[in-house]
Amino acid sequence: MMIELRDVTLTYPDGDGVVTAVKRASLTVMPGEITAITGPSGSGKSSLLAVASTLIGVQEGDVLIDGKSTAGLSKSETASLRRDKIGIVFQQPNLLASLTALEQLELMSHLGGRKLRSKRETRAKALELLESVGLGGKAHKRPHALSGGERQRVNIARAFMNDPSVLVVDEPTSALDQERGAAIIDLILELTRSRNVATLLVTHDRSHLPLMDAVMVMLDGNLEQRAEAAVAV
Ligand SMILES: Nc1ncnc2c1ncn2[C@@H]1O[C@H](COP(=O)(O)OP(=O)(O)OP(=O)(O)O)[C@@H](O)[C@H]1O
Repeated sequence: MMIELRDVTLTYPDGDGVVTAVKRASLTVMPGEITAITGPSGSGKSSLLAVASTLIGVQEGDVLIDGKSTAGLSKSETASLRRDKIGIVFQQPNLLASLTALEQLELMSHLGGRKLRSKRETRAKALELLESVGLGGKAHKRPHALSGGERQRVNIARAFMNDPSVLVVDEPTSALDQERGAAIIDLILELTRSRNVATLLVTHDRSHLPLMDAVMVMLDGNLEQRAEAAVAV
């Protein structure tokens, strides 16, 4: 239950040439641990997360999920692996306006999970997760009736519906004030530990860094391990 990036390089076409967004990046996150990636705008953090979460296929290097290489997988194999093993949380919660919090989570199982669950089991799992993110009493609320922090909690709970091994999180606090943002980071930490997932988190906010197991800095596509105290971005 871990994620490993080995010498990952990612380029985008740029006019006649290419722009190299990620240069031979390597990292390992073990189960129950959280690694933060920070760095200036445009340094390649989102690109790195896109490869780590298999949303962009590996061009050079490899991404291993639970020790299994993803480099040679077909598109459908990659999609299955992502669905079953990787929880993804982005900046803005992409919730469907017409569905309740509970239904947003149940939908994940309808999309076909690794463990086929009955409707009753799906509901129980969704309710348990909503409870664990502090929304036990709000399962039947639609997004417009929830605060920004609560919507992000639904988003996080949803990422756990298929019992992932890996959690990939991109700037989860950017739309929130300091206090609500700190509570979201605490929640991600707590779930990382209690559900034994390997978490990769991109954040701009240095105040969260002391809580992390490891901190890496992205600078112009290069990923470097830093002591937290030495991070100055
Ligand atoms: N789809 C794309 N096509 C071409 N170039 C891209 C694409 N996405 C990103 N880039 C370029 O790749 C580099 C890294 O961008 P990326 O978005 O990964 O950085 P970032 O560190 O996540 O920035 P931010 O913190 O602003 O989100 C930048 O030079 C960017 O312009």
